[in-house]
Amino acid sequence: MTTLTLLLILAGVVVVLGAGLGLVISRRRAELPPPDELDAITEEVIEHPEHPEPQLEEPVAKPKPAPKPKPAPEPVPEPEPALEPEPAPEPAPPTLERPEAPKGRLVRLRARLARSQGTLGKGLLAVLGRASLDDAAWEEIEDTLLAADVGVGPTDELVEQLKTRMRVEGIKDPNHARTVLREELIALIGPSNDRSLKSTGADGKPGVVLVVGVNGTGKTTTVGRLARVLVAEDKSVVLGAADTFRAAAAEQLQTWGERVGVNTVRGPEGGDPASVGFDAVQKGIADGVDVVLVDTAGRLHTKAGLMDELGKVKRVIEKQAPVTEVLLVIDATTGQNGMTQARVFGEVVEVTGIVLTKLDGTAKGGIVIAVQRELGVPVKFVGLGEGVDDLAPFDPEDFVDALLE
Ligand SMILES: Nc1nc2c(ncn2[C@@H]2O[C@H](COP(=O)(O)OP(=O)(O)OP(=O)(O)O)[C@@H](O)[C@H]2O)c(=O)[nH]1
Repeated sequence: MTTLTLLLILAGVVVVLGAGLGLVISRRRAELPPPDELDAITEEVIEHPEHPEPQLEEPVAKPKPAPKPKPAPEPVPEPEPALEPEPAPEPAPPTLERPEAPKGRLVRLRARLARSQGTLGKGLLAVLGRASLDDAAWEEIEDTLLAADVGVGPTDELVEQLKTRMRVEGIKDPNHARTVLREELIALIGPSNDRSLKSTGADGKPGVVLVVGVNGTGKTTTVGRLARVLVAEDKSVVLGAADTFRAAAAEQLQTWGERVGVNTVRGPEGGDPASVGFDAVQKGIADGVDVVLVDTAGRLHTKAGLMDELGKVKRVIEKQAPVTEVLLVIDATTGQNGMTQARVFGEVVEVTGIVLTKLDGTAKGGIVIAVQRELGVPVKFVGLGEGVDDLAPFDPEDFVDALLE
């Protein structure tokens, strides 16, 4: 190899190395910003950190798309909390009525009695006040008494008594005549009869009052009102709805009882009245009450049927406790029919007292005398209106005073 060749190779190597070095330096320069620009950027980043970071030239990896959110599962509706049923409001305890005291009721009801019986009292007084009493006058007195349903026997007795006294005592003064009439009427009604309700039991058992009579006379009403009379006297009572013929009667009785805080024993409609009576007295004994009042049905058309039923009711009740009173209810407005009923009942059951209802609706108050005479038992109560306390213990003097008012 020649020297020239060696020189040529050396020159080539130098040229290639120089070119490579220049290329590296120029590349380095192109990669950085110029120095003053570099200073400004540095300052900005330090002094104003809120500025966005300068973008690096290196390409930033593309952010992966966020994974699609899985669709949220459909929310299962929460079951509605079961609503607690609103508690039914406690029924207000019924306000119990305080019945009117029985004593003195007849005086309160006197005006009603006087209104209905005006013709009887005024008719008698008008004739007796005359200066002289001839046969025609005495006939007039007789007719007035008969028209008021006093009955033939008691009318004859009264007329005889009056005639005798007027003659013997030489009565001319109308006031004196009035006094004599008053005394004779009271005597005829019987002032000394025991008219108290026999409602006291023996041996720690309750008294038992059986109420009988034809339907419609006011039996159920009477039982309800008697309960009030007893409650007013501070006695405890149980009612027996032994009128099983009429469902409404038991309902009616229960309502009467509830008003004064008295329980009612009922049976199925059409059931055996004797068994209701039995149950009522049994409850009365269990509850330790003073009195059991038993309503019965009067819807019986034959005497035999009536006898069977009432006899059975009484017999069955008496397996528990003796019946202390049998009250017969008579509607005063039915006149002679009422008298016939009294006779039939008197034959089938031992009646011990009479309740005369609807005396406010008739001028025939003489039935008080007639019915007592017929049955030989006293009138113990009279009904003088539809009010709850319009049942009054009967008092002969108050009654006659109202008649002669
Ligand atoms: N004016 C008046 N009405 C009365 C009297 N007593 C009862 N009454 C009325 O008579 C009607 C019949 O009375 P109730 O008690 O239903 O007769 P009841 O005898 O029980 O009849 P049944 O249950 O069908 O056997 C009712 O409208 C009562 O208000 C009274 O003294 N005067």
